[in-house]
Amino acid sequence: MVEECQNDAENRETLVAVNHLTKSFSIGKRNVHKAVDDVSFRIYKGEVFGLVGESGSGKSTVANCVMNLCKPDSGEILYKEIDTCCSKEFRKNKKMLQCERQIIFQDSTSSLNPRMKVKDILTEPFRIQHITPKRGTLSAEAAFQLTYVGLDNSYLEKYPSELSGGQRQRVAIARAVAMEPELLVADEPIASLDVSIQAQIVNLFRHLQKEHGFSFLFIAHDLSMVRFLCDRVGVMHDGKLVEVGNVEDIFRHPKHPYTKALIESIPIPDPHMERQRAREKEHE
Ligand SMILES: Nc1ncnc2c1ncn2[C@@H]1O[C@H](COP(=O)(O)OP(=O)(O)OP(=O)(O)O)[C@@H](O)[C@H]1O
Repeated sequence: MVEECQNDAENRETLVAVNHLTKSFSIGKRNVHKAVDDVSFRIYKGEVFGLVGESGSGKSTVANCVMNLCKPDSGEILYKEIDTCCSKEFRKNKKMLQCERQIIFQDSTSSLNPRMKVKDILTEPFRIQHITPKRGTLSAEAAFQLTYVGLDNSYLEKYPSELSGGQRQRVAIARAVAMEPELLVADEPIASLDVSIQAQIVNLFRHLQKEHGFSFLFIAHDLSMVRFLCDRVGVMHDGKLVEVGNVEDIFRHPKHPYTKALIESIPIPDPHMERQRAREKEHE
């Protein structure tokens, strides 16, 4: 098991602590596959934590456990020091804690209800949770949230099938961010989009995260996007977390052979993203 560097943990407030998380799935009647094997890491308040690794390495299973969509076999997940798996305190405050933690999936086609118009999709969480929208009315809230992610009000009356993949993902992001989450989890949110749209969506995430300051668990295959967006990164391989730390340290001085191979496999850097990263670093 990989331990985090003590320097990383100093003076930082932890929002999520994943401790010795293990999860197996049955394959057929006899075989069991360990999808996540003794994984531990922290997500600090206000940081962007990336989780990378090849397909099947266990990233989504970790995300699903963090969001209570999947029950761990062992280990614990603490959110604001509350055990999300089996504590009474979590059950007592479940509604509030669920609003505070939002997830965006790779495929917005299946995560958005095809029979609902965009305006209803955006306001559904307010109706379900009986939350009074900040903008006064549900329609004003929907219009605000849509503009906020870069879509004009003409999209309010449309159905998901009338939108492009990038537009659908913007709607999914708007719905999640409307809840003003303290933790946003995005499971490969750009994987199904065209390369040009991927950069736009990653820029949108970066903008929203800076403005809202939520903690962000970003799962992706594209390492250049992870380097652009994330503060720290964890590398998963075959269910294990093989390396975790500051994103620049890991990219410049990878220690684990798998991380080295992963970084060596990155195609030549996108000059646009490199320039933008350099510009943004200058302003930070
Ligand atoms: N519900 C399930 N039932 C059985 N096996 C599962 C289930 N969910 C995940 N697995 C298996 O667990 C392993 C890890 O899957 P997981 O989806 O977490 O990986 P991943 O790194 O997110 O992959 P990808 O990048 O392709 O989404 C895989 O071998 C997968 O087949």
